[in-house]
Amino acid sequence: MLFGLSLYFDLLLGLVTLIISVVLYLRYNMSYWERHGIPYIKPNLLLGNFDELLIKRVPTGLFGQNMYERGAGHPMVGIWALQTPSLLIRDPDLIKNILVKDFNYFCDRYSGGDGDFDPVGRKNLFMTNNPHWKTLRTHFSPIFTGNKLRNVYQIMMEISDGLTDYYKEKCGQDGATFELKDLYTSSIEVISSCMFGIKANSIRDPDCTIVENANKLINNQIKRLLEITIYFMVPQLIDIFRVQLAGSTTNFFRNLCWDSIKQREKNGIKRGDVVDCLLKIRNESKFEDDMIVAQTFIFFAAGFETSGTTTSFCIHYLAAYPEIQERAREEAMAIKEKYGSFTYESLSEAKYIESIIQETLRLYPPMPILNRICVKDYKVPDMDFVIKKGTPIFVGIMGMHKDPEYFPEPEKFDPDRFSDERKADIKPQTYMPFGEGPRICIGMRFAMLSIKLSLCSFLTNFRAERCAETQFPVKLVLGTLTMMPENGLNVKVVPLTSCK
Ligand code: HEM
Repeated sequence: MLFGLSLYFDLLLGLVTLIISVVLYLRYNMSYWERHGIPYIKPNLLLGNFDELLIKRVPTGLFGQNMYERGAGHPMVGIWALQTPSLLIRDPDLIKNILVKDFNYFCDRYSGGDGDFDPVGRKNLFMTNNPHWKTLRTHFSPIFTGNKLRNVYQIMMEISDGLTDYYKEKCGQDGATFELKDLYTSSIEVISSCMFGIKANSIRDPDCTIVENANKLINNQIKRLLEITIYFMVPQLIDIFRVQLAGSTTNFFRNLCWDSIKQREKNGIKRGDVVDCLLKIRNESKFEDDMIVAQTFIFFAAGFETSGTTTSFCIHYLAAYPEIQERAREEAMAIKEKYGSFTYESLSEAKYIESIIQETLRLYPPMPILNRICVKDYKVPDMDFVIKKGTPIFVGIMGMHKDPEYFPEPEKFDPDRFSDERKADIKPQTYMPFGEGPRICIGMRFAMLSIKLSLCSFLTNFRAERCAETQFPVKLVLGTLTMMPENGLNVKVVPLTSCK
């Protein structure tokens, strides 16, 4: 009996010692930034500052904005990605150093991590680390030159005309209420046709395989939201939970990739698009099969949602601000009258419409947080502080876009901030919806072109109006990485012919 009691006592003592040791370790780890003399945002003992994302399920953009605001007055603040001490950079000059000038120290992303599981999710141009990233970027950059964009512009126009016809049929004489997800479908069609040479006819056939799989990528079921949050914000968990970034669509992308390559080899046509690049990479480099598939996946995934969301938010804002819409329409009409149609060249005259897109991207940047990882110890200029190799780095774009110091009255929708007269007032590295530096969005010009064309076509054929279902301000889905409206974006679309 005495022996039994003593065993229990020993076990209890061991357990208490273990708990105390773990707590002491966690507390020590959470004092990392204090010990390094860096101001920090008070963390949760277990989840660091990511409790907001993982438990409170704050949308990622707002999470970044909260952290940014709580770090006011400091060039950078310490946070914890779970247990990993990380930095949120706030100062525009330091951001420039990290993203541009001293890129060699921060050339990899934190998202995705560097494990081997899920090559489709991890080894694509967006996620992959060096030296693969550099090889891939060099291969894919020529797809986005001015000449190549001019070549695919005709395809964009056909898709935009198809969408206009579809809206006209659906609107009838008096107009109809639309959940703007048709604009997503149109973006899917733009990406699949321009990047892969695949005409999916998805606007007329929204149940086709390509749309079905695109929808799986952006659905807001908790499992999908967690997969994406883990991938971007806590990649340490990817291997543990065996998360796949393409989720259940991974095999769809495998088939899409190899079918497109086989088809292209068979017909021998050169289009200078993603598929041509995939062929070249496969023939020239030592990339494994799934690393080729990974590129198919990322051009599709990074391209359609971002452009679709931005076009939808633009039209939503046009419905909310009729006077801005009218001014934009006058500009689009004048261009159409001058050139007969919206040619590639003529779109460069749509300056006000461009500023509407820029202002929409300021308020709703589809990718609201940038991240990098420090790949070798970095002495911060003008500070007695070295960022250690392996430290995750975050830049909260949304926080900067909503900082009244850089954008007075930040919640006001004011496209004139980006007018020729005023845009010089915008401090560099405070407006970065496409990121910055060598890892800036490779599809930026492509995206701006297709969104501008969609808006010009829309404005010269329809008027967007508020309706009972229009929600203002928009509520975002909790726990998403991107800007997903909770109840969709609904507006009434009225054909211009029936407007007084
Ligand atoms: C409104 C539309 C879009 C927005 C706002 C957007 C935004 C972004 C952002 C913020 C990044 C990260 C940049 C950084 O870390 O500095 C990025 C990267 C990327 N985007 Fe986009 N994007 C858009 C459209 C597109 C399109 C249409 C494509 C493809 C056709 C695309 C393909 C990519 C790729 C492949 C990367 C990774 C680049 C690299 O790491 O080298 N994006 N995008």
